[in-house]
Amino acid sequence: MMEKVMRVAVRVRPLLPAELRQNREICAHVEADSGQVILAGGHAFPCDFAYGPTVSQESLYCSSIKPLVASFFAGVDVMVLAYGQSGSGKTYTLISGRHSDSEGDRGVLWRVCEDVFQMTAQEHTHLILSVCCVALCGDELRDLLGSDDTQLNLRIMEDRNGRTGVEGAVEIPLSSLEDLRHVLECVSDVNHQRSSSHTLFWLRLRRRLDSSSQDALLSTLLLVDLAGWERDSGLVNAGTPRFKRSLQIGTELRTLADMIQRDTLPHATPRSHTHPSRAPPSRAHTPCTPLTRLDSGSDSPTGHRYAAYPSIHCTSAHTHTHSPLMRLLQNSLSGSAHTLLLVCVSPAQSSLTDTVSCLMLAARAQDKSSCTDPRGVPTRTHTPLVAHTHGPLVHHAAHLLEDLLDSLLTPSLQQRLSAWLDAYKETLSPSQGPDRSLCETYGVHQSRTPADTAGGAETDVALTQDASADVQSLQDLKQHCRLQGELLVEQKLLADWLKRDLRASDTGGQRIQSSPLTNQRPAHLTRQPVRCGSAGSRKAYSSPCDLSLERLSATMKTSNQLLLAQLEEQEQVLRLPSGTRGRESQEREEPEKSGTRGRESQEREEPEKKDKKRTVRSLLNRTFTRKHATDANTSTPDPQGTSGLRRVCEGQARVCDGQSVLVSELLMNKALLEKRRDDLSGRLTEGNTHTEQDDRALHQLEETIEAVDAVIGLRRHPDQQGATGRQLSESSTAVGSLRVLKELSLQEAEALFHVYFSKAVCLRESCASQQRRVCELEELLSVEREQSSRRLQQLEKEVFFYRSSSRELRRRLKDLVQDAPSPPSSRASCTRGSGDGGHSQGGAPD
Ligand SMILES: Nc1ncnc2c1ncn2[C@@H]1O[C@H](COP(=O)(O)OP(=O)(O)OP(=O)(O)O)[C@@H](O)[C@H]1O
Repeated sequence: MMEKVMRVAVRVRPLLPAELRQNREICAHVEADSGQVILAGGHAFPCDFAYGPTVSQESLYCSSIKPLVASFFAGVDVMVLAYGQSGSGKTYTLISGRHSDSEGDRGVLWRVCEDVFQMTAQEHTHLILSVCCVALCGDELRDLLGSDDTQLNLRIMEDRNGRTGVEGAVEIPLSSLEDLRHVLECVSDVNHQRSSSHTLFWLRLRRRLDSSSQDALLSTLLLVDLAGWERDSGLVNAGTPRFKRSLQIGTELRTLADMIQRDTLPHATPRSHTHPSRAPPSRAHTPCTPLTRLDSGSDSPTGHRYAAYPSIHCTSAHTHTHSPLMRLLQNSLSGSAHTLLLVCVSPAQSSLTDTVSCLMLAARAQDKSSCTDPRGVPTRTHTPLVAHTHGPLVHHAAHLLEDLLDSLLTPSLQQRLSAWLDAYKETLSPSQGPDRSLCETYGVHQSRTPADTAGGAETDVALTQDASADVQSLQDLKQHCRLQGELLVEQKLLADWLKRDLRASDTGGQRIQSSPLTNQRPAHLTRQPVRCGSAGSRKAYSSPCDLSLERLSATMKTSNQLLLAQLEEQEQVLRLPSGTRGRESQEREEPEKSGTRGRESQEREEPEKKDKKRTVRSLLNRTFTRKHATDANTSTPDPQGTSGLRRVCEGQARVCDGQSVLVSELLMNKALLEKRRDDLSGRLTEGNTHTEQDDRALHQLEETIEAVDAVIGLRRHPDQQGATGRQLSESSTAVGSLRVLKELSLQEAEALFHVYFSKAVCLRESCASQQRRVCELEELLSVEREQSSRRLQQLEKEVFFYRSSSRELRRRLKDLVQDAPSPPSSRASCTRGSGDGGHSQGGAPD
């Protein structure tokens, strides 16, 4: 006969008044006697007992708990494990009834005690029922029936058989339901943190075998009201004790769920019963641990206190986990107790995810539930399968085949079967589990157990950290790409420069006369190609799409430097005009390079012509740099130092006489001379002292400029040369002069040119000195005028002052005369006079 060790019951509570007010939709219901819970999507979850919202406490008790109580009474350990979301009805189902007198609301504990008392009365056996209640919050055990000073002195201990118990907890004997009422009231008063702690009730039934024997513990019924995970755990502030406890509950429930689902608990050694005749047929017996009466003090309501598991018998037996909850449940979950997994769920649509998770756990536990054979060996149960998906079918088939392995099969069949099972186990991963479709349908993460929901905040924290790490790595990647883009743009610019240089070298090494707007690589920039990093090939982008502001400004600065360098270069190297300058400079500066071509051309020319040309070239092909100009400006102008200019003029004259000179080059030359003249003029203007040499150099420059100007005019308008000649030839004096000039040799013409040049310079000097004298006189005149005007103004002021003073004096004199007392005769005459019309007054002199 097969007997199931773990059964699964699912209870769907009704909507609460608050939920009804909010018009919450219902997502789960139970069809009567169907043995399954059906979700709104149509999925059915089979279980041993399915209770809908209308099922009463009594009905639930009678169908699923009462049989266990019978086992308990018969000496079998029993556990009822209430599992579910917070507010799903666990406490209501197990313990309710303590607050109301309504019989219908009384929970499992009350009804168990009621039944036990009834059975005791029926059998007329002396049985002792006691209760022990402990709350577990994290690692902290709290005795809910002890006094304040003993509440926390609890320890989980194990006896030699590996059975765990709580040492130091107060155990209250129950002789009536009234005792139980007191106990429940006591627990209710003490257990303020009911929702965040696991509450465990141990009902112990002991039977005194005879009057002489000691008490013997027969069986234990453990009611576990697990802490529920909060529905709004995500709203709990991180770091608060409530948040930490929420995480802890999640971890604990996850471990418990794993144990239930994976069936990994080691099976405890079957306990031998002290009375073989009373032992259930399916169980082995172990010596019962006697209860030891410690005292009869007043710690408990009934005055008795027991230690369930004396420490002297404790051993360090194996524990597969260090969690206090797991250690306390270890005995029951290991298969030595008859267990009912009571899964409580809410029907509200808002709790659908948690409900699905709970139902999946219930389905797995149902699937994994084992039974014991008559020999006490746990085996798989043959639960009628109500499959709702293909996954569970395969899953169940695997279990069936596993059981078949033990039966009488041929070796080859056994081999094939075990190979298939191995392959199946290999492919069985969380993502391929039978509930995958359900998870997808209801949006439940596959690896998310109900406990995971409780630890949702923990998961959220981890997900947030992952997300922030991902964001960070993405930003790093973006930054890297941006830098790569900038590097590519930089390389493209460099490649352009290199291309331009290459083109220049291809066109015979000619200097590139690039426009000022073109980017030319400055000398300080390296010509070495930039390595493109380790990447073999890179995609080059034509536009700097992703340049940063700093990079853009750097690029602009680089272009700016390029332009400046180009301008500087152009300004620095100024050459005097020469139609053959390039070739000559090649011959002079790079004799090896000019090579054969230069030598051949030299051989073709006649020696005298060669000498003449060389002389002319040596005069014309002078390169004036800024340094030279500076030297000319800073050093004292030497009459000999103007020989260069003079030679230029001579060269220009020769040019006019037949050499081909570009007007542009003449203009450049003229510009250079003007610049030098302006510099010198400016320096002389600023300086305090003028020397004659300075003035002379200035005049020479001006004369030279005029000469160059005349040459330019002749080059631009060759026909004017003839006109000028004709004008000169029209003058009788000029005819002779021209003839004489034409007959002059080169040296004589040069000497004559020197004389005229010096004379022109002297004329300029005298002209300039005259002008200076005129200026000085003008200055003196203006000063005199200014002084005179100032003197005049002063005189005018004085005249004005004298006039005003005079007027004032006359006015005072008149007043004095009028106020002075007149002599009688004169007064009479005055009286008469006044009668006459005041003649005398009007005749008074001013
Ligand atoms: N079957 C039911 N019929 C009527 N009311 C119920 C039922 N189940 C639960 N309730 C009510 O739901 C509310 C929450 O129930 P309960 O306190 O038992 O939840 P819980 O799962 O124990 O919560 P927690 O884990 O936070 O302790 C209570 O007011 C209870 O009366």
